[in-house]
Amino acid sequence: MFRLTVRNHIMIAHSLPDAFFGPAQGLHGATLEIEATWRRRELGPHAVVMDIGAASEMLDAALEPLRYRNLDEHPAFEGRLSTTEAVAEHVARDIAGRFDTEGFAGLEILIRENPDAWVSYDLPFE
Ligand SMILES: Nc1nc2c(c(=O)[nH]1)N=C([C@H](O)[C@H](O)COP(=O)(O)OP(=O)(O)OP(=O)(O)O)CN2
Repeated sequence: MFRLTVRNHIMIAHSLPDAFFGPAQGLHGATLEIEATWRRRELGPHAVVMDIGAASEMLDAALEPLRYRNLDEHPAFEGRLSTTEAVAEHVARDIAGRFDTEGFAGLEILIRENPDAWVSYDLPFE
């Protein structure tokens, strides 16, 4: 399996209004470091998984609507908790809508909350 990963980051604000989250029920900020990984079993016609510039642009385009936003007010998270897991799924599905998934095995979004904690969401295409 071949993999290509690009990285970017965003600053967001949000609250997680459920007693499960303790102090994070209140409005707080976070800097999320986000890695997007495209997977292919076989390389494409140019012997790459994907052009690195194209991958970076797709990740940036998916993150731009979230950057510096209060996710409590973002339509993508209306009626649901904007956990890091939910953000990862949202970013994966956004990126998946930006390219032809033919020939790709999957796309993984990994988000680091801090150096010691991260989550990921894997979107298979086959
Ligand atoms: N699985 C997840 N757990 C938590 C998330 C999340 O998105 N996914 N988010 C948060 C908070 O938003 C925040 O990032 C951290 O909150 P905090 O309570 O300060 O931190 P911890 O849970 O690490 O520590 P405690 O020991 O519970 O204070 C929280 N969890």
